[in-house]
Amino acid sequence: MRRVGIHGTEPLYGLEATRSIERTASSALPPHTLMARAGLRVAELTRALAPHARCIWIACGPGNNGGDGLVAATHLQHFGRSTGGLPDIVVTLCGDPARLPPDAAHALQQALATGLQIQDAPPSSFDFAVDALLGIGCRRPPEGLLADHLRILRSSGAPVLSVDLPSGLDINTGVLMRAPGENPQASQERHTLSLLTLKPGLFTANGRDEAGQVWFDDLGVPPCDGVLAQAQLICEAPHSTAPRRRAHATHKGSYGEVVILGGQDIAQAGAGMTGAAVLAARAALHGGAGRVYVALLGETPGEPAVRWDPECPELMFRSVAALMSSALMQTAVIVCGCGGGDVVAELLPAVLAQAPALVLDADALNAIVKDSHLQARLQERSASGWITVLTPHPLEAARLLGSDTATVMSDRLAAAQHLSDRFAAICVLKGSGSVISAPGRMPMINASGNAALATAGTGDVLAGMIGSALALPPGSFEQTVQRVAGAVHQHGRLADRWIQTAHAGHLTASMLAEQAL
Ligand SMILES: NC(=O)C1=CN([C@@H]2O[C@H](COP(=O)(O)OP(=O)(O)OC[C@H]3O[C@@H](n4cnc5c(N)ncnc54)[C@H](O)[C@@H]3O)[C@@H](O)[C@H]2O)[C@@H](O)CC1
Ligand SMILES: [K+]
Repeated sequence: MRRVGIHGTEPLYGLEATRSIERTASSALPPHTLMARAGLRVAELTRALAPHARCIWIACGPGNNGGDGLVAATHLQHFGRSTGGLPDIVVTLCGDPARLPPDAAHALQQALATGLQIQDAPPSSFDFAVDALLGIGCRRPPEGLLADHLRILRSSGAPVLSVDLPSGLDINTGVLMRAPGENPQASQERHTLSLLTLKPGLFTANGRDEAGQVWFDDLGVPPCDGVLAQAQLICEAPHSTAPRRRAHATHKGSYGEVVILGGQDIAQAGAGMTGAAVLAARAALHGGAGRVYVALLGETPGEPAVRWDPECPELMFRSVAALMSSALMQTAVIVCGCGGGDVVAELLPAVLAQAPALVLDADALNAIVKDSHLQARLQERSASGWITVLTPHPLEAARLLGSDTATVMSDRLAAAQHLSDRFAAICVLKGSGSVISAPGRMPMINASGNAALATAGTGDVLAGMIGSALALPPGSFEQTVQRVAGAVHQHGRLADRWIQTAHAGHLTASMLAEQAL
């Protein structure tokens, strides 16, 4: 058993793949072996997480997830007996004992044979709970008595260990099917022990909040040949993208150029977005790009309102006209959007036609939505081997797909992949568990980051960081995808580091940008 989210990458298996692995493993082992192993692991982790608990509630459901809970309860009771009767183990079972599936029925039989009693109701108070109500077999919102138990469990404030999946969480999408009237405690300590496989739903959409700290045990079953993972979890920046010690004999030209095109001036409709471009530029600079330029949109020609950034004088400001006619359009990574407003739409045809490496964010994405010629251009760029990275949040993704935010959020992996396929681009679908996808490749889910990033400008910082990652000498398309994933991971990692070390106050996008490398 191990804690997940620290090292390397992890394959994530959806429902069909997990069921297939389970079938293959079960048929090669004596009956009930997997459940016996699963229940023992749950008991061991419960003891490790709650060594001083006085009362542990084990809430079991009507399927094999409940069976895991029953095996765990049997062990915990046994441990308790050998240490003088504590903790008190209270077991409930939602579901008809006569209709349990064979593994769970066997677990119940064994539990009863050791003297374990099934209680009619949850304990009036408990200091740790095991959620063994529903696992991968949940396909509809919890209902009936099971929903009542889930409500009690999630509103109690006591730490919870979910067996395999938090009950009601969709294994593939991470969407939580909530019990009616459920009022979860956001501050509740949560753990999930994922069994046999790690599942995509644990790491995106509602998954991160519901699962809490994820643990994994493969139940002694080695990875199955021929069973395809649905996605990959990035717990560490890919090796090829980690910041490396720079060779001595290098110069600023060795680390590439980034141009930020955005930051609408306040003269345009009275709405100034200059800060967005400056944040992206600072992030690109701190992210390691050799030279960073900023071209602000909507300024009066010949009279740039912003000539330099006193906080970051390394940034070089250019007028849009000078930039568009310069060689930078071909040599630099162009990061376009970032507070670009409506003006950006006028420039996009030229940008798409000239820039071999392009990151499109925010207003640039909205402009693409409105123009089918620009959409066709994206396909042509890919055919020429040019790189386009789209960095939508769910609403922008919905606009690009002609759907709505709820549909995007109902399957974030599919939405990102759909965007990549449709626009022949690398896509970073932002949000809890950002998804990185590319045409014809397995999508990735980023494991780093936290809610400190939920503040204005952090998306601009990400766009700048992706820009600097792409500014390094070009590699294969696969390396490019890895670099984008590395930048996304690093962006989240900075926020993780910040909450571990900061004493007070909120993380701002400027603080994030300054630490970008
Ligand atoms: N069979 C095996 O070999 C193993 C199974 N394992 C465990 O078994 C789980 C999967 O077991 P199952 O396939 O039985 O599925 P679950 O135990 O997740 O749930 C299926 C049962 O819940 C009921 N149900 C589904 N949705 C409901 C809802 N919304 N409200 C109320 N009842 C609902 C179904 O009618 C069915 O009775 C895994 O998540 C894992 O915990 C592990 O022990 C590993 C080995
Ligand atoms: K569960």
